[in-house]
Amino acid sequence: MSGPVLAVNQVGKSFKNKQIIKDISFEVKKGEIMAILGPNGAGKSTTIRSIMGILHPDEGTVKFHGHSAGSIPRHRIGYLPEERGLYKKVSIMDILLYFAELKDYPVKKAKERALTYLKKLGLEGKEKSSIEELSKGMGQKVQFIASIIHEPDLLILDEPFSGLDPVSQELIKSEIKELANKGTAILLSAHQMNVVEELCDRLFMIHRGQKVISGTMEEVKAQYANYKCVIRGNNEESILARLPQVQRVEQSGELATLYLEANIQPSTWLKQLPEEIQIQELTVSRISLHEIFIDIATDKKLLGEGEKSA
Ligand SMILES: Nc1ncnc2c1ncn2[C@@H]1O[C@H](COP(=O)(O)OP(=O)(O)OP(=O)(O)O)[C@@H](O)[C@H]1O
Repeated sequence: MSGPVLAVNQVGKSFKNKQIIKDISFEVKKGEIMAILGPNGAGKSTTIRSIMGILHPDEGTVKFHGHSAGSIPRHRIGYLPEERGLYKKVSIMDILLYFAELKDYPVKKAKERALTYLKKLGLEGKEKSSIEELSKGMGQKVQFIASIIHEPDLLILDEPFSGLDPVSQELIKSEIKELANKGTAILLSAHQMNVVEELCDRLFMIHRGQKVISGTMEEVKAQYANYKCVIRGNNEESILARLPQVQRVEQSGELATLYLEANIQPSTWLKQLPEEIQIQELTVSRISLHEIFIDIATDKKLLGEGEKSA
């Protein structure tokens, strides 16, 4: 199939003359998992609600399989909203069938899928229970099933991992992976950078309503420093600051973290370390998405080629 499943183009939205998101553009293709990331209040949910048509963007367009606005076949989209809430007294099976019916999905197939997913997510035998009889995390899993019961082409998940224990996170993560493998286009927001790093093909990070970085995990890491070298030793800050091809040094006692410039191979860099550097321990690793996130969110500005901090 040609063309992206979802195309967001220059979307902007203001509330009471205050611009909340601006010039947001990205695409999600069939079978792709895209993460929308950013600190609290960055504008992730506003972007997602604009895509879902819950909010009407002031600028830009949202296209699903090339359709826009009123002609979007919304029954082909699945959505897990940030604000959770299901009918407390109704049985779980009835809730799931209700969601399927809203999306014109056949009841018999929906029933089979509901039982399959309840089992997969550790809720086997709970179909007759009501939401009020379940824990918060269990309720969240039911809401996840409700968002995928109708086999959507595009799945939008606003913080699917919040409030889930590590085992439940793993379960949801593997379901998301499986759905993508079967061709579902997935857009998700999350604060768990380790999960995003494992799960997502591409990411789009916003800060104060605007894009700060986007691309595949590799592309994002290449735009940022590629590697960091942690040295334990009694070294003067001035010596470390003079080392070549280092973007930034962070020192805490005997531990110094050196963020290397992009495209520097650690093996080459290590060979030219001066003998005066004292090394008790040395590790080299790729920088994590978690570090990139904190850097952006705290305006430290690790890098960007040619943007070396003073
Ligand atoms: N209906 C509204 N009216 C006015 N301001 C709003 C409205 N909805 C959101 N905002 C503001 O827009 C900004 C972005 O909010 P949004 O919920 O999109 O952030 P977010 O990135 O999803 O944050 P979080 O990670 O905390 O969920 C915030 O400053 C918020 O106060």
